[in-house]
Amino acid sequence: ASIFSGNGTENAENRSDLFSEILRDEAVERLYELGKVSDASGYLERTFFSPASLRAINLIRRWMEDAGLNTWVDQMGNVHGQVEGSIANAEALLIGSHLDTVVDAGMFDGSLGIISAISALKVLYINGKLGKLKRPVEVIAFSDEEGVRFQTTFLGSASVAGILPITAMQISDKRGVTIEDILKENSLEITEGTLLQLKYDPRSVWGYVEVHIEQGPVLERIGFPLGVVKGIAGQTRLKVKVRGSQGHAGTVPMSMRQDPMAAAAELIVLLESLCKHPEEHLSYDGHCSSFNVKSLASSLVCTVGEISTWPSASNVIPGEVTYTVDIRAIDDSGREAVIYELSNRMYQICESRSVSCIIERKHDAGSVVCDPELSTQLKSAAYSAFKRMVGEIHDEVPMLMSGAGHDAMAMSRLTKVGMLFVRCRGGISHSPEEHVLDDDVWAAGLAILSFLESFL
Ligand SMILES: NC(=O)NC(NC(N)=O)C(=O)[O-]
Ligand SMILES: [Mn+2]
Ligand SMILES: [Mn+2]
Repeated sequence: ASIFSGNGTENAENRSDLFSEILRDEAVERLYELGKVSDASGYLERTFFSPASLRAINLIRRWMEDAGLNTWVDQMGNVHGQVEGSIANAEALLIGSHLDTVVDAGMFDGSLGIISAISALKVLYINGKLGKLKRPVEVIAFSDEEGVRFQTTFLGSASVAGILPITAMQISDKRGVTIEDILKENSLEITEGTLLQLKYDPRSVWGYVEVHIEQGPVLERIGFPLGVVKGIAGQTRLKVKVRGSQGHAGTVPMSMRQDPMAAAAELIVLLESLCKHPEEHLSYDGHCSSFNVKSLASSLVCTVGEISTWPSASNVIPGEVTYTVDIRAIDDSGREAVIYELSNRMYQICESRSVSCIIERKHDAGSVVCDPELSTQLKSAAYSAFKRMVGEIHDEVPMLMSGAGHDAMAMSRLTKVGMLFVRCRGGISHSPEEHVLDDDVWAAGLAILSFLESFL
């Protein structure tokens, strides 16, 4: 039987210890409000330091203050809301997610983790318990997890984790605007010194927890509103530029063309076939011994999400085609083997077509295993949320892998990490169809509240 399919909680409604007004009604209102803060009219888009992101920063900061937290915004645009612990110098619990979005995004990806953490702390605040937390608790709304504008991701969380190199400031977007330029526009400047100030000392951090929509179909299929994340797939982002010889669509004979568009089409179909059937492509020349191709195939995914061409006119054979590649797998050596094989085959194809091919590695994040002990604590927090809402439950809280990336990947370089997944309709995400049931938002808030209560 699926829990909270929307009708199992009517008797829970009026139980005052479930704080439905804050953890569900107000949290859902805030999700819709934040979901309207967009750089575009007609769809949701919020990118690094964009005007909408600046409005989102102020809105989230107000909500943090409404929960009794001390707030500040750091030089990389991360919003912090913190409460001191009753034990001086105790290591801090960090709870976070991201305030930026993809293009034409759903309103829950990132925002749910921020809003439900703030709501859980607000319940403690209203009940006079905030000051009784033994250790400091800090909510962080990270400024750039998706990496939509600069293709490098985790700019916010990487700066807190201390793994953002100063060279990142020179990364430019499609219009040649660098991260340094954007920060300057906001009268901010990042130097080695400021990066050192942004970095948290691992000795002052107890752990990092992130609540996030599953962005997959598992929880809905098994009928659970919450699950605990075992690990997060590694990811690589490439930028491929194919250059040929620009010409007249009507006069260049097919046999004499060096057409980068047709070449790109062949390269993209090759990528798909390699990721669908890696066992058919990966040569067993010893490179592959360190991983199992079968297990690789079960988690290997690849996507070409962006493509552009120059000069992009219907009667001109393009001179250049540029596209992005996103490759993910649970197994890092498997992902590397795929990239190795792919690159070799790409150069061969371009050679045979007399076009040139430049493959730029824009982003790499190794796979992450969540801390087992922290995951067990999150499991019991989810369990107690279910019990409070619908009484006894007889199944285990599910554990599952994440194909999506998360700020927890960057934060795992600073401290132990754990993640709680929230069921989303049809597993749909990175789409305006993304949706979470109000009662599942409630369950997420209650689970965080239960988790926080273990620090009282
Ligand atoms: N939760 C996410 O949607 N993360 C996204 N962003 C990164 N950096 O992975 C992604 O593409 O999976
Ligand atoms: Mn996302
Ligand atoms: Mn996300």
